Amino acid sequence: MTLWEDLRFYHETHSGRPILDLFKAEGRAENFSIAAGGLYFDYSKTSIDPHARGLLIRLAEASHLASRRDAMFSGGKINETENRAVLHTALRNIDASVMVDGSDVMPEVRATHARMQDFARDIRDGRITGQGGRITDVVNIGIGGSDLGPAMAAIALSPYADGPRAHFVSNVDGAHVHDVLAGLNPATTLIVVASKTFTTIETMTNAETARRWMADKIADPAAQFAAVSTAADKTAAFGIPPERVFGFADWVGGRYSMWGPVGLTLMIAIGPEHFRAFLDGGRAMDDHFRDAPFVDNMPVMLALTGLWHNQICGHATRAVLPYEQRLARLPAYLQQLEMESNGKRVAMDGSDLVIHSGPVVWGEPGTNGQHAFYQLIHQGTRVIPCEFLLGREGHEPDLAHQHRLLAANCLAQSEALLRGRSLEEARAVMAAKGLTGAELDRQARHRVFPGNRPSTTLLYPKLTPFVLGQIIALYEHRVFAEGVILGINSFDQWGVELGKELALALEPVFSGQEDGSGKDGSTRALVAWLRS
Ligand SMILES: O=P(O)(O)OC[C@H]1O[C@H](O)[C@H](O)[C@@H](O)[C@@H]1O
Repeated sequence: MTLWEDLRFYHETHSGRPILDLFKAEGRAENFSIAAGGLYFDYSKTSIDPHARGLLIRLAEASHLASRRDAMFSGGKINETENRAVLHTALRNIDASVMVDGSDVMPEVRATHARMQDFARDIRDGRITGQGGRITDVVNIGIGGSDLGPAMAAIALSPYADGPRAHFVSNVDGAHVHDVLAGLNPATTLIVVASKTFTTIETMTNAETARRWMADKIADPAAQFAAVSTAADKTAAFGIPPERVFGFADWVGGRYSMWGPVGLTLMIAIGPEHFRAFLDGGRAMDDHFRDAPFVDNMPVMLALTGLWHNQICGHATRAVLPYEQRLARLPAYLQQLEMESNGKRVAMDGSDLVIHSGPVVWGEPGTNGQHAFYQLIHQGTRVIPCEFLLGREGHEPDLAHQHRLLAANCLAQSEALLRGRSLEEARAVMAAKGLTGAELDRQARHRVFPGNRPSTTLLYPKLTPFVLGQIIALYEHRVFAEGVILGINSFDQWGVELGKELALALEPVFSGQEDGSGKDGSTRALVAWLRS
């Protein structure tokens, strides 16, 4: 039997055992949690027991996770379908040296980082101004990996944002760029065009729109543009002078890129020192991922918990539920990080995957979700493993009573999922309300919670830049570890290409230049309706 089969067999033969029973073993909470770097990850409210964990760790070992991890950190070309190294970790370890193709790539990383810092300080201190005075607003135009990370972090770290206001435009829907620019003064706005390739249609279209918006009001719009890209030739062709172009190498994947120049808008908003603290947090998690034995290794155990729930127990989705309003965009960020990385149907060697790929990731901040979709999580027929996140304190000391309520809600949800409420308990509740007979039975059944629903909880001290860095690097490495164990390449994204190609081919059909005769009947009818 393979380890996958061992795990499935073990799960099937033990799935009748309530998770709550596992707490009869002494030290369950301590033994099925990890404290590291000031974070606390609890996975004791899952059905993973010592035997299952042993099998999962053997699975990780058998996948050569340790050597793949070391290859990633040292610049090995582990992105085999694109023949690239995977070195976003180098962006947060800027004092080190890392060799790719025989040369140290870090002097250039350090030089670009220093230029970013200088530029951010010059903007923040008013040494670089707009044509109408000090820069008040920065608009990042990018999409996917050139948007989600910094956009998520700009909200997460808003208590530290003491520079120009940060805005983000991503959607090709003109409503997005229109609505963001509508409130801004072109003479005091800096536009940062962020695109790894500098070819992405959404970004280039929005950048042109922003340039026209500026050209209407100021003499030299190009002077208020900066660019973040790997394609210096294309940024030059767009008219952005080289001193305001911040480059990076192709070994930084788009969805892993917020630590480098893609973080420029964030750096301008929170300042280089806070941005550096964010990098330091990511690096601290790198060190932990590299050094800790698997059983004490937060990213590895988070990955194994995910694999247990999805590939072994068959739960196809997982909910990410931050009890932190400022992490409102974390689920969207993780959707790209996890689903673009591990949503693959073939293994690294091109063979069909024999197990399911990564899960559907979704979520909303607590407590909002409680009043929306938690009904299904508690009483729906499908089990949805939940990942709760919660800080010990918020940034509003005078509202500490609200934070206590927030924390109580978070812990109450995982407790409710674990315990549930039995029919007898529900009957007692209804009886106390005076119900009897058949009506009591009927009403009680609606108030039963099956419980035995798994969740994990990640606790952190406070959502500082350092802690956000730890959390994001934790998830990055979790995705990496899951991908290695599944045998897939987490660093390409061929699955986004077909839709892009077809969109380009459809555009002339919309504008009437082509008749769309090669299209299927549905697509032709939809185009005809929209054009009518
Ligand atoms: O940064 P860019 O080259 O503009 O790419 C932006 C995004 O678009 C692509 O289609 C990919 O799916 C993403 O991984 C990428 O982050």
